[in-house]
Amino acid sequence: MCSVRGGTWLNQKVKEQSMFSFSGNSVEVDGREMAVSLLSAEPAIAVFENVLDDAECDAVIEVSRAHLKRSKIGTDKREHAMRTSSGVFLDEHYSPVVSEVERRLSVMMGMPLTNAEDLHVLHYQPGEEYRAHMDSFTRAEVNNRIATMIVYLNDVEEGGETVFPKLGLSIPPKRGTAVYFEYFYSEQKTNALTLHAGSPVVQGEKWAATLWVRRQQIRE
Ligand SMILES: O=C(O)CCC(=O)C(=O)O
Ligand SMILES: [Fe+2]
Repeated sequence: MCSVRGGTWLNQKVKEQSMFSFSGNSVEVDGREMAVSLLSAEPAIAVFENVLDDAECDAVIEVSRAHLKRSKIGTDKREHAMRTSSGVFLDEHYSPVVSEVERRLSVMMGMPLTNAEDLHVLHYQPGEEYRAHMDSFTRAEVNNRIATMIVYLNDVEEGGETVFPKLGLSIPPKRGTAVYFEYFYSEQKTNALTLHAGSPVVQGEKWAATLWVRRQQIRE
């Protein structure tokens, strides 16, 4: 079942400043030893290594491939130059690997899986990108997103970094590695420093899977 050693996460109910609260440079989740680098304390931004193995990355890519659709943005679901990738939301019943992966990511995030949206897989070809954006919704009254985990499913020959322009951070996509960030604090205002982008892929292709977590329950 779920086990985490080497770190403790605050339950969302007691969260005041950050959901991410552990020290040390590695964590064990379900028997996997993951190196953790904290890139920013507030907003909390951390990179985890060894989150998925190669077979899991390949399996997620393979279940997604046939279902990809051009990505859209906004509540009116428009295609836009802001986001030129393709993507798909994977229902947890797509494959046992999908439920295993999203469960593991939610354990790492210290959040119940019932607060997570379906796992979203993204595919970028050369020249494709996701320009600087916030993951939270601007309408205040909604059950908003509060944290994101992006796991890279392949190595990209060139480009495709996840960048946080306001913090000067650039994370190269590396197979099996994940970046975590959260954007709500006690003042209930989104942390604008988590503005981020998926830089254009220059050579090769990029596959990534994102788990967005909401403040409240969103699935059964
Ligand atoms: O592809 C990336 O590096 C960024 C993806 C992203 O920002 C998202 O899925 O919300
Ligand atoms: Fe994003």
